[in-house]
Amino acid sequence: MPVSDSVVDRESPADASDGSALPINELFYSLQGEGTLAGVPSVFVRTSGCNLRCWFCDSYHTSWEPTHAWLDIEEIVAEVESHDADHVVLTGGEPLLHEESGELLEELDACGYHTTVETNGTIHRDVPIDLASISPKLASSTPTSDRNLTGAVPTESRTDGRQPPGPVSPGDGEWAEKHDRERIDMEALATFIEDYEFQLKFVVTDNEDMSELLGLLADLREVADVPVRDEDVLLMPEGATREGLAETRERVADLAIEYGFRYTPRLHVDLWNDAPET
Ligand SMILES: C[S@@+](CC[C@H](N)C(=O)[O-])C[C@H]1O[C@@H](n2cnc3c(N)ncnc32)[C@H](O)[C@@H]1O
Ligand SMILES: Nc1nc2[nH]cc(C(=O)O)c2c(=O)[nH]1
Ligand code: SF4
Ligand SMILES: [Mg+2]
Repeated sequence: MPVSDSVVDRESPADASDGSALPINELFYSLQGEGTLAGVPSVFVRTSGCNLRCWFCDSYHTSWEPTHAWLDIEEIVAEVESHDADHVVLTGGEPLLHEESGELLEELDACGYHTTVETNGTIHRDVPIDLASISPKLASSTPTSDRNLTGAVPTESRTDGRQPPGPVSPGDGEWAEKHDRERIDMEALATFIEDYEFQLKFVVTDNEDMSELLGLLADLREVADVPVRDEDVLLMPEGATREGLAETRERVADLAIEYGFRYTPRLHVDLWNDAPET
């Protein structure tokens, strides 16, 4: 469902009827493309807005340039129910930025859905989540001024007209400092893994990511009250497009073999490249 086709097309929460609302960038039915549930038919609810700014963010219109319509929680649930699925994936942007995501998760739980929350792991909330799919951000995600924002580069497959006209730079790296300061919150990460079934899904480009990943894992194992098994750790190749993935996936698969972690594909990118609502 493109949000523009929604039954309501509001520009601000003030326009919402009563009840709580969320800024929704897109809501669609697809296959879970990442992680331990890859291949499972799922409804995706993508909220808009993020506290971080990864240079490679494949959801540019939720982070760098947030775009959304405000939908009431009941409207979101009704839209989810219109699809024949047992699994719902709440993603973003950073879905846990919004307190109202908790209300949505309560409703989905009451309806019997299995919920996965895709999160950067910096904001913990005590809400019903069946699988916390945590993707802690490594230093290689920081939007330094020498990088282009890959998620913003138009490709032939994007026909929605929402992309900027050419490669976009993150400016003078003004987001870099905030991003670097906020990207890892060890206490939040420990609470996530203590409270929920979880997977740790790291975006990896090459061997240079591994020492930081191993250090972070050692710190987490030290502070958390529950074990983190190597099979809870997934290496996901960086790549917002088929072309991008073609450059990273074999190297990242080799790293998974070398270090004994799991590898996760990005099935939706293999299947549909960077088309919206997939
Ligand atoms: C757009 S994020 C939204 C959820 C949350 N903000 C997060 O980062 O986990 C969804 C997933 O896509 C991953 N991701 C974003 N851009 C990517 C890229 N260029 N290559 C590989 N994974 C990417 C994130 O790491 C995360 O696992
Ligand atoms: N098919 C599909 N699977 C996904 N798994 C996590 C996604 C996300 O953007 O969080 C995602 C997505 O955008 N599409
Ligand atoms: S944390 Fe997630 S949504 Fe936010 S910029 Fe990074 S990949 Fe994009
Ligand atoms: Mg995605």
